[in-house]
Amino acid sequence: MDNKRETSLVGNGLFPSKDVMLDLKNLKKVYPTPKGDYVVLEDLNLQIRKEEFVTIIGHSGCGKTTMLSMIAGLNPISGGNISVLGKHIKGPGPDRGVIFQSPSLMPWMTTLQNVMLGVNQVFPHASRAQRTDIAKYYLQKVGMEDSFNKRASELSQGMQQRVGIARAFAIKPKVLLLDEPFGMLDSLTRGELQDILIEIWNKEKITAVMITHDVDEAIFLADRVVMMTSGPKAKIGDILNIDFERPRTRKSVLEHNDYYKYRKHLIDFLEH
Ligand SMILES: Nc1ncnc2c1ncn2[C@@H]1O[C@H](COP(=O)(O)OP(=O)(O)OP(=O)(O)O)[C@@H](O)[C@H]1O
Repeated sequence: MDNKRETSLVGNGLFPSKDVMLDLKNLKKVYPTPKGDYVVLEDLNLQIRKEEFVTIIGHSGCGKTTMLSMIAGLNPISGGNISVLGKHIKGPGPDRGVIFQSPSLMPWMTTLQNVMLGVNQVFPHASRAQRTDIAKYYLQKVGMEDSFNKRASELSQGMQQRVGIARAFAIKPKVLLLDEPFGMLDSLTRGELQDILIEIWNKEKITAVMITHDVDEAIFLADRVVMMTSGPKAKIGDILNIDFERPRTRKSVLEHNDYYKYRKHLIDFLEH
């Protein structure tokens, strides 16, 4: 069995530790509810390698956002642990950037000011000119070079999410966490932003973990698609390696012989 196939087997996904960026071990999450404890995740094990792009799919309510928010350090861990480069996380940190479905920009601030907010926090010792250059660089990468001084409240949803992407990359995280970032966008805008995201990612090779409900998006972006079982006590159900070469174009992916095989695998998982 070659290396690539081995990684698709659940449970033995143990990579050499030098290759591992993110390690979720026996992760558990319990939410207290008026009817008693609700165990959303239990015995969830997942390793994600450096420079890997992983997409997460699973039924609504299975616990995807719960898992991602725990990796972000925004949601307490009930059991097990999460480590980044071998160190257990204790809360949020600049090593992990998050892109939410709604970018929640400061509406009264300009696009540049919004991106600068994070940059100023993470690089307090850089000069103002250096910090401005970083923010402008990423705004230009997402096609917002003509809108540095536009207020966020004047931007369309797609434009706001472009700023959200720039803001996340600009703090130069080790891991990028994306919670259905394109879920609220029309399909044309969605495609544009997928292209922008993957173009920057191809260059920066940050480890990325992205939740999506869209099977095609999951395949197009990922090195591996991780499938979560339905809750309660959700865990990793299956992992699919996507062996398409990079850089990818939508056309090359759609025309690839394996595309429908991958698609069927994911849809079969979701339907059973
Ligand atoms: N703070 C909370 N207290 C109690 N239950 C919660 C809390 N947050 C989430 N849940 C429940 O935990 C389960 C998992 O929620 P979560 O949002 O993580 O799922 P999801 O897979 O991201 O869903 P979706 O795909 O619809 O976004 C759901 O049943 C949800 O109702």
